[in-house]
Amino acid sequence: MSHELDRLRAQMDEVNLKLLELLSHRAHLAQSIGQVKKKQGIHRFDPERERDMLERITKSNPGPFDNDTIRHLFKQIFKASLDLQQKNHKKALLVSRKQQPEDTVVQVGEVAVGGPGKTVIAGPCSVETEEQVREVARALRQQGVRLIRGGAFKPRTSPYDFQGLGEEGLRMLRRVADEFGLKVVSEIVNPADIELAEETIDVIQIGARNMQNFELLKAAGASRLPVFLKRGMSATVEEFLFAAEYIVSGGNSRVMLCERGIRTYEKWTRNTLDISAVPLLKQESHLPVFVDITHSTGRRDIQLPVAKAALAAGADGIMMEVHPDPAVALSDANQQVDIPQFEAFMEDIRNQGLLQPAEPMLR
Ligand SMILES: O=C(O)C(=O)C[C@]1(C(=O)O)C=C[C@@H](O)C=C1
Repeated sequence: MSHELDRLRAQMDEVNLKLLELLSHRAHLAQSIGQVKKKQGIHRFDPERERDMLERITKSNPGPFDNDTIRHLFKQIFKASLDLQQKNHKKALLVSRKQQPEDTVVQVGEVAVGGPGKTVIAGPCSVETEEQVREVARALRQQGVRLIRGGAFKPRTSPYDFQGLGEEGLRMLRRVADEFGLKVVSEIVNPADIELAEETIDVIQIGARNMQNFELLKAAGASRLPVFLKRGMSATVEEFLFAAEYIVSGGNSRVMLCERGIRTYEKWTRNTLDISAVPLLKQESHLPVFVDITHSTGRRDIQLPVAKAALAAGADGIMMEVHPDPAVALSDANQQVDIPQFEAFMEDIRNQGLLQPAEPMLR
């Protein structure tokens, strides 16, 4: 009995190998067909051809599988062939490491973002007054942070919330940043404002809500300024990289990516920091990667361990919000840290050796 089973299984093994050989032969044919189709500009998916083949196959079906089963099996083969054709023609994205194995380093003034050091970008959620920005700028400078952030155009969830100072806010940021030798990162929401950005700031931020604003991405791609692109709150890592590809394929390769938390059912944090996105983005792409420790958490008490996790996971830097008096802030009052908290935070991560001195302490 067992001898009989062994004999049948041995035959089955042989058939498997023959089938495999035939499947591989078929796959090579599908690849060649795919190449011909590409040259002729024909669609890869051809339902009529698939229907013809299924008809011919089922007509010759000797059994014992019924026609439905045979149809199902062959449809799987057609699908796999189609996937193979597509895979062959999918060109590596410009943002991909396959295209460029070495890290992109984005030079912003004296800061080499994505270089050997880690970069901190900090500043108020919204630009409110010149004095507010000045107080933060002074603290940043003292802590050796060279990039100040501040929102002048604020895409708010509610139309009744503070919408930002607009152009006046950008000019305010510029004046204060120049006073302290800082570079400015600020969000632009309208493609028509890119020119204004080039006149007033150093890095264009594209916020989470605009990650798939393709006209804005294209306009940023045509700009000479570096772009700080935040991941949309419901965007997959792949969609995030495609958004970056819009900018890079437009001719602007100075793009920085920022993971800022995604929407989940969790309520104890404002968003859920997708920490795995950090090594994934570093692996898949050559662009610098940041983590926004403020928006991903929405709370002050866990920003330090979250920053440590981000840097340990390979992030090139962190972004955080700092306000001289968060309680009266016009936006995000609950999550911004005040200046003493910011100083304590900086001291902590510096003491742990997490901030290599890319940015010298300048007091
Ligand atoms: O014959 C083609 O045009 C192919 O591309 C090959 C093939 C197949 O696997 O047989 C693959 C996909 C098409 O939808 C139809 C058929």
